[in-house]
Amino acid sequence: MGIVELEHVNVDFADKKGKVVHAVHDVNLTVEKGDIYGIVGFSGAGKSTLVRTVNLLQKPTAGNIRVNDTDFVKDGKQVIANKNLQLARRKIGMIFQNFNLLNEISVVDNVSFALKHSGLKEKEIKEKSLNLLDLVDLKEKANFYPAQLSGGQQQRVAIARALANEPDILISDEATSALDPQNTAQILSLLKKLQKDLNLTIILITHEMGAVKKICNKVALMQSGQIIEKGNLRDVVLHPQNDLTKSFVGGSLEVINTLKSLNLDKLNDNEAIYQLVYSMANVTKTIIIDLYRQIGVEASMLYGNVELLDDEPIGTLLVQVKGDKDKQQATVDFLRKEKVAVTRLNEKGDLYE
Ligand SMILES: Nc1ncnc2c1ncn2[C@@H]1O[C@H](COP(=O)(O)OP(=O)(O)OP(=O)(O)O)[C@@H](O)[C@H]1O
Repeated sequence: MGIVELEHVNVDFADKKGKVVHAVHDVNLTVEKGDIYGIVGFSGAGKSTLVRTVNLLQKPTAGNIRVNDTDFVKDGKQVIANKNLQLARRKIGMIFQNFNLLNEISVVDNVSFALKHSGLKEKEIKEKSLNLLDLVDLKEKANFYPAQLSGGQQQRVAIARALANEPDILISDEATSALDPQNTAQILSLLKKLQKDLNLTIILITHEMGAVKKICNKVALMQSGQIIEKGNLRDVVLHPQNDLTKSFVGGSLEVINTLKSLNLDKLNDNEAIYQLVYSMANVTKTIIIDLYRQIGVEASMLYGNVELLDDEPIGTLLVQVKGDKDKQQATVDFLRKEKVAVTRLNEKGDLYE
């Protein structure tokens, strides 16, 4: 059984005109202890609303929610007493895009704030807060004010604060979205390290597949309130089923941005662009040369990248292939046989229709 179990969860809102918006629709999700579970999707997909049901900051309209072996909601009704919910919430830390720090108090006091109801003495609170700052490598900034820190440092304070009550689960809601690539990478590797050292379970909400690929072991893709695909990261990246997933899993933004920046003319009937994603361990052959030798098509490379998924090198290539309809079909068949996930794109980087 998972540490978080969501069954048939729905969240409906009424919009301004009274029309019902299904922000979350029939979601089933099991997060196992120790997972770093990425929930990815475009803005408005329902990611934030969904994770806010885990600590009941958002009450669901229907469904069952069970966290840490405790029923929170059954058949859409809260079954945990409010007092117990308060205690349970302390075991679910949360970090946000805008850090949510108190600007008028020092960094260490921001962390201590979370321990107000811990029953610890003032001196113990201070000591614990300093230890938490040490954990995120910021002890030397304890007496600074949030505004004196960089975005990445402020997020680390927020992480220290979120860990103050020794949570089992940490929810990260777009925690790196406001950060530059370097700070993003640092925060992601800190989260990964904390997961290991503290045996945390992390739910990572993001619109960037790149973040998921860096640290998650599982991923769920959301679109219009629904989970359209979920599973082990490797399976989803190498064998995406859904069209949206296919366009998400490659270099996603990087691939699309590359194509856009190339400003290619509209492709004619004898040209096609493919995104190829493959495990370098399984695909040892030089695919482009083999395509030429075996299928007789010339593939020119537009983009290439290798990423590590859990230490496994995964390649992404973007190639333009010249050839008639039969040759294009033979190309796709050949690549699929070689265990390459192939997605045809148009010259703008959108899925080919
Ligand atoms: N309190 C609310 N009242 C009415 N509609 C809401 C409310 N909260 C969210 N919604 C709607 O629910 C849908 C899902 O929003 P949500 O914020 O969960 O998406 P998201 O995937 O987290 O996107 P973002 O990253 O932009 O926050 C959106 O259509 C949003 O407008």
